Amino acid sequence: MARLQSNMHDLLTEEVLKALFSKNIYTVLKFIQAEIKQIGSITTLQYKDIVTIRKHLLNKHSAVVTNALDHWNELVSKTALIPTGIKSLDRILQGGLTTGNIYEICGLPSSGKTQLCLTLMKNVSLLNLNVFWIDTKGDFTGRKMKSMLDANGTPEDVMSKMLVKQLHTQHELVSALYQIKEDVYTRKLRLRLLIIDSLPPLFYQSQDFERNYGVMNDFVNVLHFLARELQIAIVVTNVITTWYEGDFNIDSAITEKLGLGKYWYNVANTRFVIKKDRLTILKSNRLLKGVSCPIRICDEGIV
Ligand SMILES: Nc1ncnc2c1ncn2[C@@H]1O[C@H](COP(=O)(O)OP(=O)(O)OP(=O)(O)O)[C@@H](O)[C@H]1O
Repeated sequence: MARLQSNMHDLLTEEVLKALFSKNIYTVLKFIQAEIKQIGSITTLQYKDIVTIRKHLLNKHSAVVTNALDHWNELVSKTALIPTGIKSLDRILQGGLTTGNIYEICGLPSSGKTQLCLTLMKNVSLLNLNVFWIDTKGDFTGRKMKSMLDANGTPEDVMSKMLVKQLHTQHELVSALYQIKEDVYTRKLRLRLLIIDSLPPLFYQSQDFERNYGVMNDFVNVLHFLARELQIAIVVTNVITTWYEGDFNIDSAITEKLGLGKYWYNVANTRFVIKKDRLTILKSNRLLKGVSCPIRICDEGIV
C-alpha cells in the first residue's frame, strides 16, 4: 500500500504527516483503517477534514476494475525489453530483461553472481541506459569495471552511465530506494535497471525478527513500486548456503537453503540459480522453469 505523502492531499501537510508517522501511521491503508477520533487526537485536523482526506484516498487508491484487453494494452505500452548482451541468457529470457519484473540470481558463494551483475551493468549501459548498482558487500570497483571494458576494447566513457551506492544497513537500503523513487518520479533520474548485490548481508544483521520483518515489508513494497509503477527491471542477488545433516562424514547428506527466508521466497518474479557453470530458471511467472544456459566467467565478464 502507498506511503502517505504531502502531495496526496492539500490537508496532508508536512506537520500532519510528521504527527501521523510518529504514531506509525505511514501508509494510506493505516490512515484509512485508523479511527477518525484517533487521527483527530494525533493531528490538528478537524473531523470533516479527516473525512474529506479519507474519501479522497479511498477513491484514488481503491482497486478499479479493468478488462483484460485494457490491461494488456497498458502493459505493452509501458514495458521495455532490455537485452542483456549475453546471447544464451537473452534466449532463455525470450529477448532480455523486462521492466516491471524483479529477477533474483542465487547461488553458492563464489558461484559468479556478482560477475553476472557486473556484466549486466556493463552491457546495459552500453545501450546508453543508466544502471543503478546498490552495493552491500563492497564488491563494485571502478578498477574491475574498467578492466572488463578494456577486455573487449570499450571506451571508459560508458562508466558515466553507471551509478553506484554503497550501503551497510537495511534502513540505508530502504532510504536509498525511496530516494531513487523520488528521483525517477521527478525525472531527475532516468532508470531502467537497478541491481542490488547482495541482500543477505543486510537482512542477516538483525536478530530482532519482528523488526526485520517490518523493514523487509517496507523494502518489498518500495521494490514492487519501483518495478511496476516506475517500470524498472530489478536484479537482486541472494545466496544459497549448505550444511551437512548430522555429524560430518563423507556420506552425510548436504542440505541447501536459499537465503532470506519464507517471506522473501515469493517476492521475485523470476529466480535463477548459478550452478556448475550453468544458469537455470528455478521459478518464473512467464518463462519456462528448468530451462538453462551455459555461462563462463572471463576477463570481460560473463559470456
Ligand atoms: N577474470 C576471471 N576469469 C575467470 N574467473 C573469474 C575471473 N574473475 C573472477 N572469477 C571467478 O569468479 C568467481 C567469483 O565470482 P563472484 O564474485 O561473482 O561470486 P559471488 O557468487 O558473487 O560470490 P559471493 O556470494 O561470495 O559474493 C570466483 O570463483 C573467481 O574465481
